[in-house]
Parts: sequence; structure tokens; C-alpha cells
Amino acid sequence: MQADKVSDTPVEFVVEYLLKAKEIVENNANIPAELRDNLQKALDIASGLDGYLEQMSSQESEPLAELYRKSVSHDWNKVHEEGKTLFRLPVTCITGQVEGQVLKMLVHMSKAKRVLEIGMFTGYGALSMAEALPENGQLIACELEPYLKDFAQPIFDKSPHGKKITVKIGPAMDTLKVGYPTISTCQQSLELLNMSCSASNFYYLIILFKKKSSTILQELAATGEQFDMVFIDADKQNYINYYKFLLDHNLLRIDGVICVDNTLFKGRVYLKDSADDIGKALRDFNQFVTNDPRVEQVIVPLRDGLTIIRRVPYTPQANTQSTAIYDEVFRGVQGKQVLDRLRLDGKVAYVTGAGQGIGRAFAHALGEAGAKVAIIDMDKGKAENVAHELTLKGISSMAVAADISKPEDVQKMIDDIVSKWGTIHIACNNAGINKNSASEDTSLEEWDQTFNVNLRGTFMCCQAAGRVMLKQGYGKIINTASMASLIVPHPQKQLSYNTSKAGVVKLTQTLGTEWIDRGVRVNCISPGIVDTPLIHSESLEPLVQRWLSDIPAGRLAQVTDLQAAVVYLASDASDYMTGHNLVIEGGQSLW
Ligand SMILES: C[S@@+](CC[C@H](N)C(=O)[O-])C[C@H]1O[C@@H](n2cnc3c(N)ncnc32)[C@H](O)[C@@H]1O
Repeated sequence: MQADKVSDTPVEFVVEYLLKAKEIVENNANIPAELRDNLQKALDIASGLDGYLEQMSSQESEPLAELYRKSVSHDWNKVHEEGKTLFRLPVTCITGQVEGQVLKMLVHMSKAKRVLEIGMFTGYGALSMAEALPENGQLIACELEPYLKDFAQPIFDKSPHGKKITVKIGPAMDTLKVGYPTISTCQQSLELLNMSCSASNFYYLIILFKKKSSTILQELAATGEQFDMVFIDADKQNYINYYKFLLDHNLLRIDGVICVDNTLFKGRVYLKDSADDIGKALRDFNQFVTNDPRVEQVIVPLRDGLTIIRRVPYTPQANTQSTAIYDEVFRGVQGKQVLDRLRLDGKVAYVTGAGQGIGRAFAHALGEAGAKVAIIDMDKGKAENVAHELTLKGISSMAVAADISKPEDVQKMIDDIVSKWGTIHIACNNAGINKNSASEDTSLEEWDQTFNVNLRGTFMCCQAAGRVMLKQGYGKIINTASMASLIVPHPQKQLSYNTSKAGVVKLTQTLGTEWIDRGVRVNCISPGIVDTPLIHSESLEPLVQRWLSDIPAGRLAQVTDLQAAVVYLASDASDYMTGHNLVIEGGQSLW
């Protein structure tokens, strides 16, 4: 995939020298066969590497392939001579398929949402990384040459990921300013950068720099921007300045990653007899990073060398004068910062009534946070379908059919989970029913059915799961109550529902205080009116408009509005909370 055959990487130089050696060997009959043989083996290994990496790495998308084709076939000398680019841009600048794939993989692995690229060229690296960003992700690409934005933008526009890229034109930093008091010193510094620039373009460049009151990195720092990943790929002599600026101005978040290209620079960073200035600048850069306690790093011998640098969390050094209080607030409980404390990795959870609506959303949320989740529902088909959804998302799950109003079903569901996964850490008792009737007409049958599921059923689940949890000294029970435990929702008439849900709150408070000293926290969530299939029944649908006028938030709750609450109550972050009724109703109970 190389645009031309000029050696650019350590391996390409090795191949070049081996080919020269082979030529000598072939012209000399006295060379021992073993030396010839070993030389050929070395050549085969070195010359086969890049092609093999290209074949065995994922192939590029069509927009990337187009970008590559157009970049390598473009006459960069001509556009420079026509004054369209400030510098004569070498096409070997371009990040190719394998390095693009590595960058893309790093964005995926670091779950980066915001990426900064310093030096975009035609945008191959930018688009590769954008492809791995989530829908709301953003990549800011800094580029000196206005021409390159016009070149790349039409191809970005063809990609569904192009909208994530914002190109900023101008110098990333004012590093070149230092070098241009006279034309000759400027020309010198350009030579060092391996770039050439005509005199007319050069004046244009000076104007461009002078016109800018601040550089792109300064602007980003001034607005408090922060990035998860940065790719430094411009102006090699100033890598060290970019790197220092990023870290000194907090442009890289803790645990964020900086990737730096060409850090092996054709081997010249470690060759003792190498005296060129860029090689020396990169050697100094590599040494500076190696000595910097704020980061850890590795140089990957990919193409011309790719350094991956991670900003590590602060740890106090014995000899620093910092006034920081290095306690749990600073470094996180057990070293975990707040979002990590919401993770549920390794936890076993179940959710009743998980075949649809709120229960399904709870199950997805707990699974996304890292728990294994048992999907419990009366309807086996629905339970299996939700378990299947979780499996598709890479979450361990199992489906159990159970009617929680039946003690034998409740016990069997607990036994099934424990026999498969060994224990239960999180019990989400969510199954419930809602029946409507005027109180004077409410039958004992309706009352009993409602209470059998909503209160007696929830109690049986709490008790059966609680026994497992009390034995292990740890557990999180989250019951689904309702806003109807606080207010009397109207105009629908639902005495048995309201009363049963008030009972769920009292059940939660009682168990929550009785069991907390043995490590089991019991809390409940009281949703307002949730947009579930249940309320779209013929009898309830006409009431929706009426309800909306009672809700300060101006809309019904979506099941997704409740997901973070269940994760919080299931996590260690809520350990001091018990017997609590967490009301999520868009303000309805306050009006
Ligand atoms: C090695 S190429 C970048 C390749 C690109 N990352 C890719 O994925 O194909 C370097 C680019 O940096 C740009 N550049 C050089 N100095 C710069 C500076 N001070 N600020 C912003 N961009 C600069 C050059 O115009 C050139 O397009």
C-alpha cells in the first residue's frame, strides 16, 4: 500500500540494506552458501512483514479507501507550485490501513468520546478514529493547510462518521513563530521539518500566524476542553512542546491516551552514529516521556514507530510540596473513582417482571453495568427473549419462568439462580399488577390478586433472596414501589394498587433497617406514570392527556429514565442508603 518505494520505516531500511547485501553476495562466487541462505531468510522475514500485516488486519471502509486512493494519486508538488499549499507535502505523510486500524482499535478500547488529532493531512487517521467513536463522539483535527480541509471534507461527508470530525485550520501551537524572525532562519527550520516552502507562501504563512491571536491548542485549553485520546502527527521537532502543553493544560484526561507517530524515526532515535536534527528531537522526546512520572508508555514498532502514552492517576511523590489531601475523596474509595463505583462487574442479579417495560429496562441497565442477570417473568417466552437481547450485548443472562405470587415458584427461581451462578447479590423485585375499580365496588378477589403479587409476592422474594444475602453478609434489594405510595393518582380509581404500593414502601423501610447491620440494603424506586404497554390499555389511554397536565416535567416517564437509579441502588456507591424510597416522577407528587 506504500505510495512510493522510498524507505521510510526501520523495517523498510532493513529490507533496503539486505537487498544491497544480497546484490553483493550474488556478484561474489566465494560467499558461503550458508551466509547466502541466512541472508535470504532475513530478507524474507523483513520484506514479508508489512504486506502480511495489511492482509491480516481488517480492511478499510470504502470512504477510507477512497481517501487513500485520492491522496496517493494527487500531485502534491503541483498544488504546492501553484501556491495552494504552504508546504510541499510528502505523500508518505499518510497514515495507512494498519496504523489506521490500530488507532481505531485504541479509540474502541479506551471508549474514547473526544479525540484530538494534531496534523490531519488528508484525514485518513481522523476518519479511521471517527469510525470508532460513538454517535455523539467528536474528533477535532488541527491542520495548518487550508487546502487539506477542502480536500478531505467531501470524503468525510460521504462517510456516516464524517459528521463527528471538526477540522480546525491554523497552527496547533505557535512553535514555528519562534523560528521566523528572518527568512533564512525560517527556511532553516522548515528544512529541519522536512518541508519546503516558497517565499511567497512563506509570507502568507507569517501573516497566517500573526493574524491568529492564539493557536488552536491555546483556544482549546482556554475553553476547558479535555480529550480522551490525542494523536500527535505533525511537526516532529515540536512533539515535546505539544506533549507538554497537553499535559500541563489538562487537555488530556486521567487515563486518557496520547498516540505519537514516527517515534522510531527510521531507527535514528537509537542509532549511535545518527546526527540529524529530527532524529535527535525525537530521541529527546522519547527520553522526556520516559522520565515523566505523569505517564506510562510503550513504543510499538509499527511502521515508523507508534508511542502509546497513558496519563496515570496522580500519586504523591515523597519530595513534592503539594498541599493536596490524598484521601479517599481524592483517590476514590478503594482507588475507584465515582463512575467506577457504579460498576457491577462480577455481581449476580435478578429482575422479576423483566419480560417487558420497567423490568426489561432494569435488566439491560444492570447487565450494561457488568452484572449477570436472571430474567424472571411469568411469561417464559418474554423472559427468554429479553435474556436473548442481553446475550446479544455480551451480557451473561438466564431466563426463569416464575409466578411470584406462588411461594414454590419464588423458591425455585432463587434456587435456579444460586445453582447456576453460586449466589445472588442484587434482587430487583419489580413484578406487579394494576387493576382499576371504584373503592365501593372493589372486589375481594381484585384486592387479593393485587396484594398477592404486589405485596405478598414482593415480600416472598425479599425473604427468599434476603436469606441468601444475609448468609453471605452482602446484598442489595431494590423493590419497585410507585408514586401511588405517596399521592393518590387520579382520576383513575385504584385503591388496591395504591395501598399495596404503600405497603411495599413500608416493607422496604422495615427490612432496610432490620438487615443493614448484616450487610443487606433494601431500597425502593417509586416511578411516576411510565410509558409502558400497561398504560396503553383501552381503559387508560384516554387518561394520558389528563396526567400530562399534572406533571411538571411535561411528559410521561420513559423506562430509560429509571435505569441509572437501579444501577446506583445496586452498586456499592449507595451503601449508606437503606429503607429509602427514591421517587422519580418528573415532579408530579409535588403539585
Ligand atoms: C504526517 S502528516 C499527518 C498525517 C495524518 N495524521 C494522517 O492520518 O494521514 C502531518 C500534517 O501536519 C500538518 N502540520 C504541520 N505543522 C503543523 C502545525 N504546526 N499545526 C497543525 N498542523 C500542522 C501538515 O500540514 C501535515 O498535513
